[in-house]
Amino acid sequence: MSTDHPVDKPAVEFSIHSLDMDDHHSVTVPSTRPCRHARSSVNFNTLGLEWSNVNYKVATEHKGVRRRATEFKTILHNVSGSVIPGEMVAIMGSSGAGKSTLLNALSGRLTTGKLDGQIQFVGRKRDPSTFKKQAAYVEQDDIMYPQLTVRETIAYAAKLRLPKNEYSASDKAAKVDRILDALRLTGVADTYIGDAMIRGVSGGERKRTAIGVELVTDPEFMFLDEATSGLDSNSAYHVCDVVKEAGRYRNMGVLMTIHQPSAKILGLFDKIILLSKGQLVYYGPVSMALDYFGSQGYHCGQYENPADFYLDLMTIDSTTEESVAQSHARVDQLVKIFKHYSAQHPELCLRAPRRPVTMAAFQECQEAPSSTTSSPPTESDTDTTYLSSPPNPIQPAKSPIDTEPLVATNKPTGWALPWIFEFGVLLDRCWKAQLRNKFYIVANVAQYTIMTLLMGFTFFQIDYSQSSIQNRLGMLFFLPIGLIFGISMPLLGIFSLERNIMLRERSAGSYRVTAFYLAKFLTELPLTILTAGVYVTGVYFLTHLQYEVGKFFIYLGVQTLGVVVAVSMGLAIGATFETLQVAQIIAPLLITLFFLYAGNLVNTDDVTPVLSWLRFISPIKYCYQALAINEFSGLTFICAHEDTSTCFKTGEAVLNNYALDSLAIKTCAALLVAIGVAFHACIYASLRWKSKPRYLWI
Ligand SMILES: Nc1ncnc2c1ncn2[C@@H]1O[C@H](COP(=O)(O)OP(=O)(O)OP(=O)(O)O)[C@@H](O)[C@H]1O
Repeated sequence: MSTDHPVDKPAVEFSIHSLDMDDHHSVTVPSTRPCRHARSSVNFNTLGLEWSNVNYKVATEHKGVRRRATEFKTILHNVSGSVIPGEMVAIMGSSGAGKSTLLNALSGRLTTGKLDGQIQFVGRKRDPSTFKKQAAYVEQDDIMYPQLTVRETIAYAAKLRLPKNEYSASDKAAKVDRILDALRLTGVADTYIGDAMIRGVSGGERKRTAIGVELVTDPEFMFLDEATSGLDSNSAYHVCDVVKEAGRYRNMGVLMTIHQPSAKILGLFDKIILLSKGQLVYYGPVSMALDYFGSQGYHCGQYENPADFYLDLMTIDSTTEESVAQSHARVDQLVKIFKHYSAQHPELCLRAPRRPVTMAAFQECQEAPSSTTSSPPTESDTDTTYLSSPPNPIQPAKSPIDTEPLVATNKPTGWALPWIFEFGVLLDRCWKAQLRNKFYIVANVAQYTIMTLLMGFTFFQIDYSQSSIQNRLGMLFFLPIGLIFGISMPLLGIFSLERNIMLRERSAGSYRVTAFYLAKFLTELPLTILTAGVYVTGVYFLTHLQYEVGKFFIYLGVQTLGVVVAVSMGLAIGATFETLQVAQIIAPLLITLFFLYAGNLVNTDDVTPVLSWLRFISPIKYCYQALAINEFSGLTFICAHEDTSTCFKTGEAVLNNYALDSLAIKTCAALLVAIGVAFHACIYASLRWKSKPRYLWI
């Protein structure tokens, strides 16, 4: 444990947590040493997550009559709260209330805007390098490999994220079994995750798998964004129930945003945060919320779901101008009342003992079983009446998931595995997913079979007449274009999913970018080289290019380089552009530029210098030129008439006439390699930049 941990030092001040900086009450405790947080208005004395006066603003542009004006929109206003270990807290509110924004602010996922206030975890400011390992985040979209089973999905997470020197393969497998058991997934452990093409697990099972993936690292805290959206009420209940159980057994704090939970689900939460227009309407124990609103004159109907009641209170009714004004007034009133109420009842927001945490207390926490850290306070612990009823009954540590006590650990910031092991696991996972992607394989084989037949019979057995020159050139020009289109376009769709999986996994610090993209690149190559190889070989023999062993292998070598560049280009576009739609617009545009400047359609010497440089970066040009030199050199053509000045007698004459002999085959190959390397640099830079955004951190 770090010696500069704030809780190591005797606190000089502690204060009752309230909603406004001004509203706190502090009690001074004698101390010989200053505390780092002595000046803080908030006493961050729990081992959970606490936040105080969190404000978040974004700049918005308004088009005025003459010019644009930048305004700041406040999305979160002075939001405070806490989640202690073992507690499950819901953030509720109508659409646009700021639920996701609050979750993202607390989990450290906001990238734009201005965030201020205080956020602390286990009693100190969150450390960006350790927090992502301490706190898991389950996203709303469960992006996982559809071709992997539930067990494999969690097992790969365990292989990638659990340190090799601490867990043997059998430890990891046992842990996966325990997680499957705890999340009630054992029955579907060997079912595929699935997607529109593959029948897979249900929505609830999928969500529980996503939670299982995050549980492998024994997080100290879990954020869940809209964990129940799209699920029927029974599945939604199961998801919340297993999370609650996992949180309680593991002593892990849980904070989730949720839309309209059923009364049964609402009852699972310890506390709720009700937000409207980014402001607190209520924050405190679920069990007190109805009484609180009742005491303010808002009564929930006997048969009404309390969650619906709260949402109705907080929602702006946009039916008529009058209803809008009325609901705004009601929300403003509710916000005001709660602000006042919470200032008078600061204990509403508290669950942890309000005593200064000293080194001794902290050590006591660490040494005690997990239940100690979050057991409800006794009268002697606190001078406030606990409004939470019943108190959170933390179970003794007989966790089906894990039995390690959870206290202020400092998870290592380094990688769990050495690079080569990471690469091995990722290669294995990519390879498995690809081999099971039957539709992709069948579509690939079908594509190249059709192209082989089409090209082979369009240019079938080309002879040596003068007209064959155009056919040869046309065929050799089309081969690299067909390959680049046929390879890079389908890759965009596949890579878009995998890139998102990588972004999720990288945000939890699972592995390095290089290990991921090299594994992906090397997985794509064998199938692509094999199918494209069969295609170009078929075309070679059907069209009767020069039957010479050396020339055949040069032809294959150049085409293979073309395939590698096409795969790299597909990955580079997929990595660079945020959405699949944009990538699918950019890719054909780039390919069109490449073939326009490949030297067959346009005399690039006549093109404006502003654009003519494009010929130097066209991989199609170098492929085409190398193939043309290989094929035409040594060929002789038949002149049908006596006047030989208007016909080409040799292949060299053709190459010279079309300026295809400006570079040697070796040079073309080297330039293709250089373009491939440039695409890889682009993949690396894009993935790295995207997976390491600059988060707002307070
Ligand atoms: N970066 C941003 N720029 C401009 N407006 C933003 C930004 N982020 C959030 N908002 C606005 O802030 C408000 C709250 O957004 P948020 O996504 O947190 O709402 P929410 O309660 O999660 O809604 P939903 O349940 O519909 O997802 C919305 O009106 C949203 O448009």
